[in-house]
Amino acid sequence: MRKQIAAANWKMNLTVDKAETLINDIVAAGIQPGQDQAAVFAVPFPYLQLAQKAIEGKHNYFIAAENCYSKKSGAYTGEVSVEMLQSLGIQYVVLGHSERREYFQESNQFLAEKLNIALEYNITPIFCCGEPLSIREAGTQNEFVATQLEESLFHFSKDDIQKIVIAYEPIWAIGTGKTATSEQAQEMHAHLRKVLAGKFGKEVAGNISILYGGSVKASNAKEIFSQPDVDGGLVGGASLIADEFITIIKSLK
Ligand SMILES: O=C(CO)COP(=O)(O)O
Repeated sequence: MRKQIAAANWKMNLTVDKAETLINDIVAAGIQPGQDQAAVFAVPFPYLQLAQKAIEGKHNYFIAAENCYSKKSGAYTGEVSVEMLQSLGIQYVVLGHSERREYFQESNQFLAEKLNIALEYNITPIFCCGEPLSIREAGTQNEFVATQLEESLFHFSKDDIQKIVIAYEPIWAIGTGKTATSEQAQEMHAHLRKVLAGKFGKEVAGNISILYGGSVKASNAKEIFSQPDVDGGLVGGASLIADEFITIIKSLK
């Protein structure tokens, strides 16, 4: 059975004290994600270790980096390698977030390199895809998102593709308060699974978790996560409020 995942993406928010209080408050709520569930916190690099400490000994809680570089090590000032993440015990990394694609010009090809190295070091990538508003308005979102998958993921083996989590985040729904309806989310997730099935086969596609992201909050999580092809969410703004994110974890199916 594929995993249901509630993933927080803190982005570039919080100072150290607030970060520590937030994660401690959430962990203290004592929610125990089930065997096929996970609560993941993607936090800024400087907070990785304090976050790791906060979830120590808790089952099915994981920490993620929000990014990594595509090279093993070397003269790349300011970058962070997956080897460093692995040495800290980090198990997930968010790759290809639309903010990275937009502000740091990350292409599908470059992301393929980052995905390769993440898998090499046994770190689970949460690979983000999603269309901008102009594409949604033109009605070509299915082709747009399929190309993102083809160019970044289609070189993987059937084994390796199942080690990747996908997050569908329509750019027009990120931080706007404008959520895709649960029907829109289901429609796109079913399409993504069909694209994956076309390349890797139905069984493999059925094992891949596809999260929805874009204005998920406590009040809409249950409805969105209840869709058959939606396997949880990647949550920005609402993940910065303990009570909101606690409810979101509880909303996993
Ligand atoms: O980008 C997102 C998560 O990665 C979504 O952000 P919001 O939940 O703030 O819309």
